[in-house]
Amino acid sequence: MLTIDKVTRRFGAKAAVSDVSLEIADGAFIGVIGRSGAGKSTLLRMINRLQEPSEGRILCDGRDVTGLHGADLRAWRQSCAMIFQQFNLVGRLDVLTNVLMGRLNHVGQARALLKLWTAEDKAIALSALEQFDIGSLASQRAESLSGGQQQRVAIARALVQEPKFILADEPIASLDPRNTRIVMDALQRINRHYGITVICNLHSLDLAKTYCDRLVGMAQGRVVFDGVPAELTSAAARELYGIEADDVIDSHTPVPAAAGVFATA
Ligand SMILES: Nc1ncnc2c1ncn2[C@@H]1O[C@H](COP(=O)(O)OP(=O)(O)OP(=O)(O)O)[C@@H](O)[C@H]1O
Repeated sequence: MLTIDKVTRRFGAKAAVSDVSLEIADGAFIGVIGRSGAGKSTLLRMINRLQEPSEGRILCDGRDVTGLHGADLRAWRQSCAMIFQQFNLVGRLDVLTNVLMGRLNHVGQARALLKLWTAEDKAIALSALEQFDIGSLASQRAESLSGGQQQRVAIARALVQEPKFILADEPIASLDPRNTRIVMDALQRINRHYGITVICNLHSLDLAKTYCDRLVGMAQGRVVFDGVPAELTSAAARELYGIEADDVIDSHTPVPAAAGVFATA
């Protein structure tokens, strides 16, 4: 259980996140929704301590992670894999090495820097790639891949990290509709197959309703909705998104039916 307990984050006089409390059960797939600037990224980044809360605590299974330092903080960050909008791969390195980077904390930095990966490490990384149907791309430079392929590499890297949580910050914001679906399917697979808790910031309400089992709606740093997708009425969504509502509600964005979880982009 992840407990966010009265957490606030201020930047100067402005509260990006304001007095947020949430309890997130193990194995959940949570969508954090809301308009631009609502505080979604800041909330996610506080969970793995990329940002520090100004007030409040974050607890995992009752243990306060807000005050962790040194090796304990590194271990916590390892248990919270981040997925970013821009993939954050090392473009000039091959795909397999990028995935192996997710093993850094398991093998020790010296071995990793010397590229002394064991056959077992490589097998784990390759198997992760194969799960997302991109095993054949293992030896290609990451920068030569399409956006959807790169994001699947990033998800494979997160998986080999063996995290408890995946924190995905607008993971599909720079993808076309087909790749959007493939990447969301990959996150869903990680959630269902491995029981990893996924907390995913999403701008698209359609996607959030399709993939998430609970939605947390934020506006001006506060949680203004918390429930299952069916509870988010059009009126509630309009209130949540304000002037952006027409972009995200009844948008009829052509999201094609899943081309198969393992389709190659
Ligand atoms: N490092 C920072 N310094 C100053 N202000 C910040 C910083 N990070 C975020 N903010 C402000 O905090 C508020 C919330 O930002 P945040 O990025 O968390 O929102 P968001 O919901 O993720 O928006 P978006 O979808 O556009 O990324 C915004 O007003 C933003 O300008």
